[in-house]
Amino acid sequence: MSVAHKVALVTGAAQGIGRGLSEILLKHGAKVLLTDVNQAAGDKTLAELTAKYDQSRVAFVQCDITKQEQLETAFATAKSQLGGIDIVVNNAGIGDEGDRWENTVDVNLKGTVKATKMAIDNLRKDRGGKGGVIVNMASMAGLNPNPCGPVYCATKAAIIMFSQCWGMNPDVTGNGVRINILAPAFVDTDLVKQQLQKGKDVIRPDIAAMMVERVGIMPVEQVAEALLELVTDESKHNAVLKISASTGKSYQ
Ligand SMILES: NC(=O)C1=CN([C@@H]2O[C@H](COP(=O)(O)OP(=O)(O)OC[C@H]3O[C@@H](n4cnc5c(N)ncnc54)[C@H](O)[C@@H]3O)[C@@H](O)[C@H]2O)C=CC1
Ligand SMILES: CCCCCC(=O)/C=C/C=C/C=C/C=C/[C@@H](O)[C@@H](O)CCCC(=O)O
Repeated sequence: MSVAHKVALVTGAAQGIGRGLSEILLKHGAKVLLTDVNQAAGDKTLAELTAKYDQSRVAFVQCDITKQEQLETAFATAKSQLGGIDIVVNNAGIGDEGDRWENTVDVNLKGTVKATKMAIDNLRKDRGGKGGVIVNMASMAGLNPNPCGPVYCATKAAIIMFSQCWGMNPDVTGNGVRINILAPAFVDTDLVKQQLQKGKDVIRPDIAAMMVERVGIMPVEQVAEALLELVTDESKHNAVLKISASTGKSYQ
């Protein structure tokens, strides 16, 4: 499937990986609704992207994925402002551990569940959608256990299982909806930088640092290329695409 002229909704798009994913979709001719809980960062990213791409192809709406009404507004905006929805990238996520671990469950798991269910409802052909593709952001940390972030890892493992369960549902596949999972190892973003600094959030940050040293750290653009492969290659339905600086890409 070509992404040209398709409409994508990306969560957590104001910075980091989400911004990179949005930009590769724009580069390949898609229209993109950037969504993020952070209004100021979203406004800044929108200004930067509209300077590079046709203004009519990119918009921003503030959306906290833990809030059902804000998700509803974001999906409605994609339809009214950009003309529909074909691609949903559920990227927003946080790494808090320690005393704030429940936030991590709320955002990474409950937020992704809410947004995925809404994406399925909006894309299903029997519910007025056109079909399309959903990519959910997991992590290599949801496949390979490590001692640094048990709650974070658990949420990412849960995203993989949740997504693949929906991907097996004939009501979804029979209505033109594909679901894929992206599972990167370390990517050069604020999330990793902050986690490595904040000793009280990451359990054994020394081990996290050793893992980064061993596995390497990817630029956002490398993950963006992997997303494009998942979105465009229709044979990859329900696949988990793993990617790391040291081992490259592989499917499972
Ligand atoms: N950086 C890495 O090494 C890896 C990151 N990931 C995942 O990639 C995704 C993006 O992470 P990064 O770009 O690294 O982080 P980041 O911290 O640079 O960007 C995350 C974005 O999500 C937004 N966000 C946070 N909570 C939100 C909420 N409740 N609703 C909407 N937006 C929200 C933030 O405002 C921010 O713009 C996350 O799901 C993360 O778990 C997965 C594997 C590796
Ligand atoms: C410290 C918080 C970081 C949060 C960001 C994040 O999600 C990072 C994930 C990093 C995962 C690293 C995984 C490393 C796995 C290795 O064991 C590797 O050798 C396995 C690669 C082989 C494979 O294909 O599974």
